[in-house]
Amino acid sequence: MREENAIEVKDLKKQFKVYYDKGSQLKEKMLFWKRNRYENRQVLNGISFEVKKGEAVGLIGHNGCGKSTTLKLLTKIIYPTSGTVEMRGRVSSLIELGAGFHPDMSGRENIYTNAAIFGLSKREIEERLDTIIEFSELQAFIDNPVRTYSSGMYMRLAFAVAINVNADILLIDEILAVGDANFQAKCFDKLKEIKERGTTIIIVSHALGQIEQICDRTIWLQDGQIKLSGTPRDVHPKYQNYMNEMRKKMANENMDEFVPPEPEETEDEKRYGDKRVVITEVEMQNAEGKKQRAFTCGEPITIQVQFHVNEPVEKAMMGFGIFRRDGMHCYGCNTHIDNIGDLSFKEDGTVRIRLEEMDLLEGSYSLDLAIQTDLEEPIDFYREVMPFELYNSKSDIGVVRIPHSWELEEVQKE
Ligand SMILES: Nc1ncnc2c1ncn2[C@@H]1O[C@H](COP(=O)(O)OP(=O)(O)OP(=O)(O)O)[C@@H](O)[C@H]1O
Repeated sequence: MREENAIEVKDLKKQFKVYYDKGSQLKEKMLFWKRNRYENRQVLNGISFEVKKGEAVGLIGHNGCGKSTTLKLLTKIIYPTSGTVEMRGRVSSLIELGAGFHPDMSGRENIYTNAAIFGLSKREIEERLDTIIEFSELQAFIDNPVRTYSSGMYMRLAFAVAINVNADILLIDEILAVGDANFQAKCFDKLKEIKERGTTIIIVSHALGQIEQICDRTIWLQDGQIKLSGTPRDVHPKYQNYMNEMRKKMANENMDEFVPPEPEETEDEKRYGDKRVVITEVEMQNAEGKKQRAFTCGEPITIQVQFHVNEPVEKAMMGFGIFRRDGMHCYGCNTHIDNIGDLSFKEDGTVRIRLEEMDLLEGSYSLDLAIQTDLEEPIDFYREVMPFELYNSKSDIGVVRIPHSWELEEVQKE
């Protein structure tokens, strides 16, 4: 192992046997007796990385990509199918909340046993006991059995122990997601302090912001391999883009074929009007004209509306509205507001509304469409005609992306 390294992982592979359920009844067991009993699931497929002493590394990747498995292999809670893990120094971990806690023992007793597992002598534990209890903010409950603790209290105790054992290497799995915001902030500050002291840290987290604040490097795991490793600033935007594309793809694959219900069948408050003209088909399309129901913020979207004329109408107008799932009316406009002039519907046809940039931010939305007379009397007023999803390509927040730029005078960009 190289002198400057705290962790060396070489060609790590992990396979799990996943057993099929044959059922518990005799009939099920007989019917399925031929079924293969298990499947080998390859979770890690040869990952290698090194972590330098004092370096903080974030492990990211989609659910089930093997982040926790990697940490468990590092702590030796489980063993690899092949490959090696070498670590130098005392390891402390926060992997499974309160794993190692005995439910019937008090918080205080658990501090002793837990810290002993991390390698502290009785004297060392006694020296740190007050600090640990104080950090956990559990003074009033410290002599109660931990089975009476809430998950937040469990987490506080586990964290307080894990960070006070003066480990050389600290492994943390998604732990900062538990507990109240104040305590999370406190843990976070403590982690930064520990890092300053030179502790090597590996954090698994879905909160990229947390990783950006603490970690020098991010490793992105995918399909059992390292997809990318680099500074959080380099890796995170690529990961976010990838995840958005995946979510968008899945949302589009799962979309139901849209069939507008017959006008007569719809509830009055959702669809109403004299029905001289009716909307027969609605499609949302991306820039390539492909039918989609999930888009990336900023993308151009075309709303294609087909209509059928039961009775010709003159002096009409058409409008659309966009609502967020919580009911917020995000935008609405019509052909009058846009000075298109009166519309006349004589025969069946198509209208395309081109939204040049969909600048609403990530969320679930729905579309309203309306054909009305020039006096705004409903002809076919159709609420919630189509649900759609928007995904962010950046991590900006709020309701709508406001186009902007930065002018920097006397400020240097790093
Ligand atoms: N003991 C086990 N037996 C069988 N399969 C397992 C076992 N532990 C983990 N797995 C499988 O390994 C895969 C990776 O799990 P792991 O918990 O490492 O993922 P993860 O990246 O941490 O996911 P998440 O972000 O959801 O926490 C999953 O498909 C999981 O079902």
